[in-house]
Amino acid sequence: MAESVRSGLPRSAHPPIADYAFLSDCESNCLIAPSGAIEWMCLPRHDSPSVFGAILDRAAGSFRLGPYGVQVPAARRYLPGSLMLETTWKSPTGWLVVRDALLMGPWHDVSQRSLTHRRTPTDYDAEHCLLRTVKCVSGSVDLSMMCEPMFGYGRREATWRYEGPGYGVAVADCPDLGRNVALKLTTDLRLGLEGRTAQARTRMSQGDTAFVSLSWSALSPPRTWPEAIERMARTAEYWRQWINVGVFPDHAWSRYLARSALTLKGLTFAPTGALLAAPTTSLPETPHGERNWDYRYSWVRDSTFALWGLYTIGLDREANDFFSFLMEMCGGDQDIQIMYGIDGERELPEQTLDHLSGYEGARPVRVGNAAYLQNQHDVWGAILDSVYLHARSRDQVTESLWPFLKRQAEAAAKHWREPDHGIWESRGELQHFTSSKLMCWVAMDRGAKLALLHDEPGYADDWQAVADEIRADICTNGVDDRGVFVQRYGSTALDASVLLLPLLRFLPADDPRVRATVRAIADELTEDGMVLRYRVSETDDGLHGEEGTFTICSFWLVSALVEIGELDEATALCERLLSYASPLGLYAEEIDPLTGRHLGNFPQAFTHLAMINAIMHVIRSEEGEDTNTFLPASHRL
Ligand SMILES: OC[C@H]1O[C@H](O[C@H]2O[C@H](CO)[C@@H](O)[C@H](O)[C@H]2O)[C@H](O)[C@@H](O)[C@@H]1O
Repeated sequence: MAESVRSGLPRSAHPPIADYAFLSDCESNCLIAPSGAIEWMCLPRHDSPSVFGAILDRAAGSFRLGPYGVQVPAARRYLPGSLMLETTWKSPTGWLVVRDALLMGPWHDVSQRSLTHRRTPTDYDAEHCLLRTVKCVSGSVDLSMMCEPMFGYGRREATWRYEGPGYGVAVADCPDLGRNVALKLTTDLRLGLEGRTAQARTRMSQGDTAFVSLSWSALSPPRTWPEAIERMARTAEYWRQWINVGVFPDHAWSRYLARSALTLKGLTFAPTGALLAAPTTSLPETPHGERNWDYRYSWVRDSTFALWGLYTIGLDREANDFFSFLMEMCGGDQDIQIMYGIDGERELPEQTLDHLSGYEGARPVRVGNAAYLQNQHDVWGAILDSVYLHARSRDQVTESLWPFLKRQAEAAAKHWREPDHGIWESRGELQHFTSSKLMCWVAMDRGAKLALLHDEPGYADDWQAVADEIRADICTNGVDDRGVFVQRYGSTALDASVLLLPLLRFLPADDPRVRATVRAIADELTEDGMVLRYRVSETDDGLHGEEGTFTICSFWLVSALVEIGELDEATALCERLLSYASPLGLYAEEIDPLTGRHLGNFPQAFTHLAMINAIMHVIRSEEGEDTNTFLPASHRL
């Protein structure tokens, strides 16, 4: 096996995590390797078992389209303003351009209501079809297509059969897709069915075109080149219309904002309004290590923070659907959980898939996530902060929302004194985490403001009194001798989650304790300038091994540095973090500061939402705006 020049380790069979492209139709998604192979795709939903799983085991299925004998493209880009990928290939004899998209079309369920959508219908709907088009733009090139699904996370081979008299349509039954639905390949190439592989090879000359679609529902896939082109154009229009609602500054960093917004939108699940933390499972946080988790679920914290990020750039329509999803989850007397399945599943039992070798051998591969059983006391504050933000922009709390909000505020008031698992979902002992108490303060503070908006002054007074009590408790027990806010009561360990203190307006940014905390984190909780969540040596997180720097924390530091007036330092850090973006502008959860490699699930909502807030902090500050206007009026002290 060849060796990598940089590390001396055997060269990996896997592309670097950051080299994958992410496509979505807001119901399912896929990751495409630079080779043109789809190496991660779960059907029919984001959280279904994988059909293509080569990212987690080279034998777990893939679907490649590209020139024969060339694995590295000349260039890749997203078509501007979209989640559509264009790959340009140069072979020794010619050039090809491949475009990939998960198709969007008009709302489908016209004569009969949808069986899966619970939110208000929109004008657009997923077409349940991955379309790949190819055009030879110069010379001649041998095109190769190999579609090798392995159903059920790599457990079952496909059995292909032709449909119709010709070579253009092949189907394979897949139980995960539901009754009477098969995986269908439709193409103007001649398909050969060789065991578990459906494949095609043809020589294309300048001006020649071809398309291949993979579909998984009763909706018709495109059957001709003109139809394929028309469907691509419709999908591009969908994305452009969506992103056009956003308000983007005329700034060199705006393209990062747009890419993050599109990524967050791609992480939504349109039928229910849920948002995923990331589309993948078990991309390792430590190379070859055990910190491998399934993120294909909707965390209340990640989702409400993501809505905050979208709101910052004027994209607030997703919030209504998510709040409807949350209210559905908390119907009756049910307490809110910290996370749900994207269709509202309450149990997400964690198991390991031991037949998969893992990304670069990182095992175990997990599905499900035991964190759903945890107590994390930031959940109420995350919701109330998010609702307050959106309620302020509409200047009201709807009648139906009020009982739900009241229950969240009452839960925070009841439990804030108790220890919990904390924002980082520690698998160690329960602790009195400072950031959990902070978020309980947020719950009571925003709850009081919402009560006033709802004309309930009695609740507003009661809840404000609890907020004041929590603030006093944090300022007594959550600060060390140096005047620095610490990770947990009774310890001097640092934790990046307290960077939220100034961002959530717990104390003014010029409070000496806030300044000391931001400085301590910048100076002592960083590796080569980038921020760790905490030091694993100081925190019983119940796990082994080191982890990379946590990118959400590095972006929080940018925002917090702006808050305390360190604009040059903030700008330099933000510039540096942006230089670590993947070639397509995406981020995983963590960055290894030594190699710059992305680690963990990809692309991750947390990182993208914090990036939006950090960039907006820097830009507004550059424009000379008062720091208190970074957040909407609701967040000012
Ligand atoms: O570090 C251990 C925990 O790691 C995961 O949690 C992280 O990802 C979540 C989703 O983005 C995020 O909400 C949380 O703040 C992060 O710490 C994993 O999901 C947990 O099961 C695991 O205990």
